[in-house]
Amino acid sequence: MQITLEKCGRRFNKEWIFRDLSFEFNAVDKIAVLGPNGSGKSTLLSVISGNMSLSEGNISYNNGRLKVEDLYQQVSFTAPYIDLIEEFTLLECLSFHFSFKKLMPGLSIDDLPELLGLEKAKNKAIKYFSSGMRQRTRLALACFENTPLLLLDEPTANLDLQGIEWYQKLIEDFGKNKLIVVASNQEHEYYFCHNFINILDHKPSIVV
Ligand SMILES: Nc1ncnc2c1ncn2[C@@H]1O[C@H](COP(=O)(O)OP(=O)(O)OP(=O)(O)O)[C@@H](O)[C@H]1O
Repeated sequence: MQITLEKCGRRFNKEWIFRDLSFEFNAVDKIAVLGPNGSGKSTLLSVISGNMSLSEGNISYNNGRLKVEDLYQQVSFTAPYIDLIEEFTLLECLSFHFSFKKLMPGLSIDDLPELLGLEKAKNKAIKYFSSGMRQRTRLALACFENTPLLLLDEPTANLDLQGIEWYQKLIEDFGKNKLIVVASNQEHEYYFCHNFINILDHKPSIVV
């Protein structure tokens, strides 16, 4: 997967969130989008995921060979605000999700509760899950999808120290062959990244 951003900008009403942002993402790159609360990290991730349009500039996927309307088949996205179906048990949630999204090769649904560290809760309804259990579930749904692009927004929100270590191992074990973009302001979420976009560098007031 290759993504090219050319002079991209997004505004809400009169407020520019970022502007004049050009960047190239290549297969298996690991990139962190950095910036304080409210700076625009989630907005940029939504643009990259194809869920939000640009106000100016251009974004292309695989040099224009992949159309934005087909991108959903290639992208996995997770954020703490993504809803889970409360009535499902964990196993039902996983089975439902992976009935329309491809699971990574070598994995089966039955392997997943243990990989999530939630084996004992596999028959428990999501509505009884704690916030950390929900976040592990969201991360697993995204990270176990067989897609080349993984977008992570605040991946360790609600996770305790053990959960953070679990997330780090998840990325090491299942993220190697993917292009990963992490929106974060916490080093333990993006320590594996080698390229950075600081949203504050793309605020109009400092664009010349
Ligand atoms: N749909 C919207 N309409 C109007 N303004 C919006 C909308 N979505 C986001 N914003 C504004 O855009 C700015 C950037 O928000 P965004 O959620 O992208 O920031 P963030 O860096 O991800 O923040 P956080 O670290 O707190 O999650 C904020 O000022 C926010 O209020």
